[in-house]
Amino acid sequence: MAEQSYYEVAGYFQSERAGQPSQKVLPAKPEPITFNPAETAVIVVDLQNAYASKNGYLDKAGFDVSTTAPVIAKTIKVLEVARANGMPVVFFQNGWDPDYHEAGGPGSPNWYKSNALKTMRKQPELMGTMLAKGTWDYDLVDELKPQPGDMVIPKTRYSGFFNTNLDSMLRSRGIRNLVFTGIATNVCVESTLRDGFFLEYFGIVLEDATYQAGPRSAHDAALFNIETFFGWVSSVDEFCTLMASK
Ligand SMILES: C/C(=C/NC(N)=O)C(=O)O
Repeated sequence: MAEQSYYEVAGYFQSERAGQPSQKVLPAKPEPITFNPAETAVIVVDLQNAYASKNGYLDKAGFDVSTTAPVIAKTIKVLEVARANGMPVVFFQNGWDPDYHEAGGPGSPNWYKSNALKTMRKQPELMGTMLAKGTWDYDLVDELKPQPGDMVIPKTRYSGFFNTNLDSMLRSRGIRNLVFTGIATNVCVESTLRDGFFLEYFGIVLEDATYQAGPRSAHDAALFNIETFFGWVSSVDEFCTLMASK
């Protein structure tokens, strides 16, 4: 099958979109994705000390955070390029009020599954330090400072669409495509991208600007799910090269 006709068959929207002005075609898996930068936002998922820093929640809960620095560096590069192209930037901040009411009590599955809550129950001296608003753990990493015009969306569960104003913020700006960086590929990135898929957003993960919670196989499995069922997987270089091109 010729390449053009394959993409026409594989994606009605892809061939529809490719014919419109201002469209860009990003090399991606499982196939290139066509998008209009004016309808595209970059979502930075939970690049907080909790997830990316030594002594943050994930580290204290026993997850490896030793190689998160490249994720931060690559996100900075993506944000420079996005802002230069007028693309909205959204930062997520995951966590709860200092008394953890927003985390849910024993009536919530989150109470049982959150590794932050579990760690704090095992080590009560940590209570109030993990993912609590107003703490260092909750703060975005120092390297990432939201700029005027950026959106910062607090969230209390893994998906950025759940119980937040994200959908209205995006819809009112005409956003149809979401480019993801951040942590964790297999938890909040994948959860948000999946919910976005159900809301008709086209989700693209920049794989080298994301990082897993758990073994590397969790990252790989999430990317497999995304490229096979829910969206597209590309890289920071591909994205930046494309956005630099006329
Ligand atoms: C494990 C975990 C992941 N969060 C995320 N930002 O992906 C958590 O919040 O406990």
